[in-house]
Amino acid sequence: MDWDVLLTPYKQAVEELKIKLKGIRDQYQLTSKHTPIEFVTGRVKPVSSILEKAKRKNIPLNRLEEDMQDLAGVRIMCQFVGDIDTIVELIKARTDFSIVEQRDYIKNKKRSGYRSYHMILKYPVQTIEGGEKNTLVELQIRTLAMNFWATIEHSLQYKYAGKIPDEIEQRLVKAAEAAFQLDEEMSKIRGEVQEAQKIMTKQQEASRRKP
Ligand SMILES: Nc1nc2c(ncn2[C@@H]2O[C@H](COP(=O)(O)OP(=O)(O)OP(=O)(O)O)[C@@H](O)[C@H]2O)c(=O)[nH]1
Ligand SMILES: Nc1ncnc2c1ncn2[C@@H]1O[C@H](COP(=O)(O)OP(=O)(O)OP(=O)(O)O)[C@@H](O)[C@H]1O
Repeated sequence: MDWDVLLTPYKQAVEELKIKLKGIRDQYQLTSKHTPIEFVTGRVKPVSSILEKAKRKNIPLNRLEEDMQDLAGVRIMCQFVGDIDTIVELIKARTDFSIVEQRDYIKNKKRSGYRSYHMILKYPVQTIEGGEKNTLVELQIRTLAMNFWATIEHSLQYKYAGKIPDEIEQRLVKAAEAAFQLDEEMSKIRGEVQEAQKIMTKQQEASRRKP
C-alpha cells in the first residue's frame, strides 16, 4: 500500500477545510457578533490507527476510502452548545462541499458519556489532471467542555488499550455529567459572558490603537 498516494488528497482536504473554517471565525471577528468558532483542529488518521481500525471493523484495505469515513478529520470547538446549531446551519449552507451523513451525539449521547455533533462531508479536491477527487471528511463539532472530556477519555482509552477499568469508567460517566452541567450553566449566562467578551475586545482594540 502506498500510503502517500492514498493519503495526500485527504491531507489537502484537511488543510483546505481548516483554512475555510478559520476564515468563518475571522469574518465573525470583524463584526460585533459572537463567533461560534473558538478554534479548529484537523488531522489525517495515522497509518497505525488506520490499520488497527481496519482490522477491528473488518474493512479490506482496498475499501478504505469508501468504508473508513475518518481518514480525514476536522474538529470545531465552540464556547456554547447553541453555537453548534449555528455552525451546523453554516455548514449546510456551503456550496463548496456537501453533507453525506449527520450523527447527533448531543441529543443521543453515547454510553461512555461522549457528546459531539458529527457530520461526514464529501469534499472535492482539485487534481493536476484538471478534475476533482471526492474525499470523505469527518467533521466533529463540540463545546470546550465536551472536548475536555473527550480528550481525557481518549487518553485513558489509549492507556488501557480500550479496556478502561469499571471504576474509572463510572467516574468518566460522572465527569461527562459534570461537563453537561457546565455547558448548561454557561448557556444560561451566555448573554453576560458575551457582553464581557465584547468589552474586553473593545479595550484590546483601543489599547492597540494608542501610540
Ligand atoms: N473520546 C471519545 N471519542 C469518541 C467516542 N465515541 C466516538 N468518538 C469519536 O468519534 C469518532 C467517530 O465515532 P462513531 O461515530 O462512533 O464512529 P464509528 O466508526 O461507529 O466508531 P469508531 O470505531 O469509534 O470510529 C471516533 O473516531 C472518535 O474520534 C467516545 O466514547 N470517546
Ligand atoms: N475529526 C477529527 N478532527 C480532529 N482530530 C481528530 C478527529 N478524529 C480524531 N482526532 C484526533 O486524532 C488523533 C488520532 O486519532 P485516531 O484516529 O487514532 O482516534 P479515533 O478517532 O478515536 O480512533 P478510532 O476511530 O479508530 O476509534 C487523536 O488525538 C484524536 O483525538
